[in-house]
Amino acid sequence: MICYIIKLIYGGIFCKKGVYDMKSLVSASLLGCDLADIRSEIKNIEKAGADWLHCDVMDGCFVNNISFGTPVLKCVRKASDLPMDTHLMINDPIRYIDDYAGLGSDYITFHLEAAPDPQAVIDRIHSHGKFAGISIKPATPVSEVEPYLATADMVLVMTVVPGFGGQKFIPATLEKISEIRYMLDSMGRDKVFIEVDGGINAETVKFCREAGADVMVSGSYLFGAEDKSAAVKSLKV
Ligand SMILES: O=C(CO)[C@@H](O)[C@H](O)COP(=O)(O)O
Ligand SMILES: [Co+2]
Repeated sequence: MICYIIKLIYGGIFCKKGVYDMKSLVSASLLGCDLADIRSEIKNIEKAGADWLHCDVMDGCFVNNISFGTPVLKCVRKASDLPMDTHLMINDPIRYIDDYAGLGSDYITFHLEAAPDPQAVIDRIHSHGKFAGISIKPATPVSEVEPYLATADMVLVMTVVPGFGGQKFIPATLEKISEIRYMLDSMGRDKVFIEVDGGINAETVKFCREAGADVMVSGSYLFGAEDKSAAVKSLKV
């Protein structure tokens, strides 16, 4: 218990042995790019050193926005061999897992709050041989995701309220990253990624990294940067 409190105070600085030996991964959120020119945007961000392509699927129900879906992700898949990091912000996501796995997503992340049976969604993603991510909104307590840490391959901690790019990072989410990293370490699940998404830039990334995150999603910061290589590099802390 004392150790747990110390960890929270220090924002996860003692967590995940080995994580500080490797650079964090950068997942470029295509929501922040010029969608009319998506192929060259992908090529440029790939050349700049991005590790994954993050695709935000929004249904206008789970979140107050509609983005894009399978037709666009099929084009993304054809345009790049980078791992596709699909972020489903849709209600009852199990209905669409077969489609997003079938088109070539590597990671499929769904929202805990949107799934009546989260374990069934994880199992369905695994049945396709894909990596399963589970995400929580800033207001959702960590205790709600705990039952799924034994089987998920990635936990996405939203650092803004999902729905829109270009929002301001919420510092209160850092404690949740530390807590999840501590829980994963306690379970011996040190290969599970913690991804952060929303308001990530050269400043906020440092706090996320210290708290125990290892996959950094960024849209407006990366695609708005004049020097994209430098921007990607600034996120690999
Ligand atoms: O999932 C979402 C928003 O709901 C994100 O992936 C955003 O697209 C990130 O954009 P920035 O905050 O980096 O501009
Ligand atoms: Co996202």
